[in-house]
Amino acid sequence: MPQSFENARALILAHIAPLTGETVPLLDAVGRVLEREFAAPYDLPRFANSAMDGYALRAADARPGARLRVTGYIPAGGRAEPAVAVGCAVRIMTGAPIPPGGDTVIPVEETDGGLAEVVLQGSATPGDHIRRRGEDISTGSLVLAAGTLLRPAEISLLASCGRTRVSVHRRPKVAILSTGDELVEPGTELSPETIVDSNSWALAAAVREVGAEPALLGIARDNHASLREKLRLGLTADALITSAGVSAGDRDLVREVLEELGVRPLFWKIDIKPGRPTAFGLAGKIPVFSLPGNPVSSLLTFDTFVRPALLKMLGHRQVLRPLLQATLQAPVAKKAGRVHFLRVRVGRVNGHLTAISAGDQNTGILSTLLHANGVAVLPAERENFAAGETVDIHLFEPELAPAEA
Ligand SMILES: Nc1nc2c(c(=O)[nH]1)N[C@H]1C(S)=C(S)[C@@H](COP(=O)(O)OP(=O)(O)OC[C@H]3O[C@@H](n4cnc5c(N)ncnc54)[C@H](O)[C@@H]3O)O[C@H]1N2
Ligand code: MOO
Repeated sequence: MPQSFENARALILAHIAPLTGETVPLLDAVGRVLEREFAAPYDLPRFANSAMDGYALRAADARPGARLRVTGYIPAGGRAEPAVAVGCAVRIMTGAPIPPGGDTVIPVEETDGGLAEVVLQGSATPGDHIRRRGEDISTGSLVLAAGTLLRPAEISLLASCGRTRVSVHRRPKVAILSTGDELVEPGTELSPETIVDSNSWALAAAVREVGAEPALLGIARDNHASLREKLRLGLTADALITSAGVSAGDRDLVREVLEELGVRPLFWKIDIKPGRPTAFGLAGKIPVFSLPGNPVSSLLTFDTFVRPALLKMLGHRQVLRPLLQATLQAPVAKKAGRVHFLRVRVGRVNGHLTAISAGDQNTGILSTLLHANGVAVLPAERENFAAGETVDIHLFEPELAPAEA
């Protein structure tokens, strides 16, 4: 029984858990996911300091035209002295500690800039241009939850808190195996009947893009011995992806050998197009994804089923691509029965997303994928979609949002 698209994805995700943590140098943590919540070890700022280059003084002394004696100078990194006496001011730089007695800072451009004496242009309120101790983050507050994606801002915070290493979810090592007697490595001499193995490279690139570590196993031939040898090795990784050899062809042995090696099959067909012959199984906790051989199908099924699983292993909480709505620019027809993933070109008109087929939707046509920046997800039971209709889409690179057409 083929699985529905939704069931298949839910079933996969239900069997995937985030990997355990490892401690890595701070810079290597960018793009990774924090394993344990992080509490601030001290206040930030750690001490009250000036937000401006200017003069620290008592707000009570600040009046337009007031002339104050300048009794000292505190650069950033300098000590908080001398104290500010009544009727006096201390020159202070941005980031320098506020000296005792000072309760406000007047920026230099609101004064005559004097070195021995300073004349003020205006008045001031206590606290002006002072960054209070702990105003940003206070000691012990839970600033980063477990599962936080570490971006430069989080790295900044961790560095401010003195961390040089951080515990993040381990990256899954993902074994990738292409299968087929017709396949040869790229760069080798070609005979008329051979097909260059592109799936290994495409899938490895997709694995790496997600942030996991691809391990290429090469090509297994369509026989038990070759598959057994390569698949056994693949099952030592954190996840295994195979391509081809899972449809109805009489040499589609992948499933058979996987079962022989102890992989428990959960399903082997999904009601989607492309990608119907997609299988999923488990070797203990190791997920095994058997993707269709057609290069377009293997990439689209990776994106739909494997990518979310790997993101979950990496500790991400948001693992599915956001579902957006776009207006079809031309009619589309499909047969009822399966969810179709239509490779589309998504654009933007007056702020609204539009989608149009990116070309020939035959699964043999990779160039359509080259022109696509998203897929439209067309529901199983529907057949005809009119121009102007709204459809669900996923964008491949949301950050490269389509420009206004
Ligand atoms: N009787 C049936 N025939 C087919 C069915 C079916 O349900 N019943 N499904 C079709 C669909 S849809 C697809 S997709 C393919 C998937 O079959 P397999 O996953 O078993 O893959 P193969 O038949 O071995 O290969 C399909 C196609 O892709 C090329 N290929 C395979 N591996 C690679 C690779 N690593 N790099 C580049 N290209 C690769 C292969 O040479 C074939 O041209 O089955 C249909 N048939
Ligand atoms: O399911 Mo196949 O993957 O349509 O090309």
